[in-house]
Order: sequence, then structure tokens, then C-alpha cells
Amino acid sequence: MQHLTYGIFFNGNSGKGEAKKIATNLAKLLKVHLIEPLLLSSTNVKDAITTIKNALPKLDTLIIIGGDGTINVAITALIQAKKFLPIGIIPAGTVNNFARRYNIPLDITAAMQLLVENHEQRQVGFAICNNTKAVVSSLTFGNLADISNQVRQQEKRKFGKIIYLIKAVKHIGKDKSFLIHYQSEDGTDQILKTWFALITTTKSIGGHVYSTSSPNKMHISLLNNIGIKQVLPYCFFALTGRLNNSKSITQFEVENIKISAIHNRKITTRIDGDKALDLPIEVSYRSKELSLFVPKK
Ligand SMILES: Nc1ncnc2c1ncn2[C@@H]1O[C@H](COP(=O)(O)OP(=O)(O)OP(=O)(O)O)[C@@H](O)[C@H]1O
Repeated sequence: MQHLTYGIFFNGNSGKGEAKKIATNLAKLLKVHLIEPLLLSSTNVKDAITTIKNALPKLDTLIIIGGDGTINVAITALIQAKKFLPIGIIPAGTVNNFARRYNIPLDITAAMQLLVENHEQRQVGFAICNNTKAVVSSLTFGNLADISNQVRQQEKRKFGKIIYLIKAVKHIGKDKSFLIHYQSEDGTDQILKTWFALITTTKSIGGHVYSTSSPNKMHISLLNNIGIKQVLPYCFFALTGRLNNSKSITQFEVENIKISAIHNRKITTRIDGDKALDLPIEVSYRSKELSLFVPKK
């Protein structure tokens, strides 16, 4: 009987070698279930993508150990190879937004066990930026995106989401909005003042539901400006995820979007928490290609 082969991808740079320990334990568990494990890691993102791409022809499934940033690296490799294997996740990041959204156990042992029993495969949506880079959970740009950069992992662990709010309020009045052009094949064509833009691949992020409709689209929320007047609506947005009634926030849902800056200023996006491409960008949503191991209903 021919055995299945599962790739196990982890960040060779992570913490105190925590990810490697998890990978080794998972490899043992897979062997017990007659699945051949293939450990895949590297200490920089470029090599990691190459390593995964080279291994893909040998694999039946790819298991990813890490948070959204690490899942992003792995799915970027699948996009570049145009080969969408089923994926499994061991949530070893800090926030683990993607894993939470699909009810993957946050307990490492339970998440490992899920890969060998009681799972089903579910199609999950993601987006592709400029045809090359995955967007697993979120793409942001504007002033708050830079603020997220200042939030250290330690603070994230200690204060949770509220830390973004504290940092944002400190920035009030300091930064100007950008003029941004948004164009979509569905007819959207607008130039909007943008203080902060958040694009999410589902209606919920960090457990908050940001919008109520269209499962097959990306959700775009723009904070058009921020000053003293916007503090209350912004706080409401940050804490509840709802902003539909605020005039300072624009929301829309699209399958694809072209985003460019009107002025010649360099605007860098952050994708899944990491610094990524500069505007202009083109993002398109994919709802059918990727399937994920999730707990059986
Ligand atoms: N093989 C790798 N080599 C170097 N860096 C990597 C590799 N794989 C992932 N990374 C980077 O490691 C960082 C941390 O990744 P990850 O998202 O897994 O953890 P986290 O930020 O703690 O989790 P979360 O996004 O859930 O809060 C990210 O910046 C990611 O791009």
C-alpha cells in the first residue's frame, strides 16, 4: 500500500525552537497513522517559499505550524506553484486569526489530533495580491497599518486588541489621509480619502464580525479621516467591528479591486501583519481553490 505524504512547514526562526519541537512530535504522530512526514523549514521567507514549491510534487497535504504570517508564506508558495493541496494548521502564532475563524483547536495537541481523526475538509477563501502574494486574513495600509508595526508581540499578548486603539488615539491629528483610487470590475470606481484601509478575506477578524453579507467577497473598510470627531466611531469600530452608521467610514464588498494612490507618495501595505507590497496593487478573492482540515460538524 502506498503511504500518503504530508509536508510539515514551520518557521525555522520561531521562538526558542518551539515550532521545530511541534513539527517533530507531529511527524511521530503521523507515522503512527502510516502517513509519511516531510519536514520543511528555512530561516528566511524567500527560501521557505522555494523549499515548499520544490516539495509540492511529493506531497498529498501541507501542514502549517504557525500564525497568519506563516500561513501566508505557505499559501504564497501554493499560489506561485499553482498547486493547491489541502492544508492543515497547527496554530502556533500569537493571535491565530485564520485558525480561530475555522474553529481549529488552539491547543497544540488537540490541533495535531484533528489532523489524524474526526476532521473534514472545508473550502476556505483567501485573496491574491498582484498575482503572487497570498492574503490569508487581512491587508491594511494607511496610518494605522504603521501603528500595528509599532505594536510588539509582548504588548499584543498583554493587552490584546485594545493596544491598537491606545496607539491610534495617540496618533490623532498627527497624520493626514491619503487620496486613494478604488476600481473594481463590479463597477466600483471611486477616489476616497483614506486614513486607514482594512481589507479582510471574511466577514470576521479577531472574532469580530465586520460585515454581514456576501460570503464570496472581500470586505473593505475605510476610515476616511481621523480627528477628535472620529474618535467615538473609531472606538466603536475597534471594539465591536461595526461601523455601518458612521459617516467617517466607508465599507464595500468586492471580488477584485485595483487600488492606487493619487499622489506620488509611497504607501506600503501590510499583509497578515507583515510589511508587504507598495501601492498600486490588485487584489482578487478566491473562494474555491483551497481546502482546509477542520473539525467535523
Ligand atoms: N520560514 C520562515 N523564515 C523566516 N520567517 C518566517 C518564516 N515563516 C514565517 N516567517 C515570519 O515569521 C513571523 C511570525 O509568524 P506568525 O504569523 O506565524 O506568528 P505571529 O505573528 O506570532 O502570529 P499571529 O499572526 O497569529 O499573531 C511572520 O513575520 C512571518 O512572515
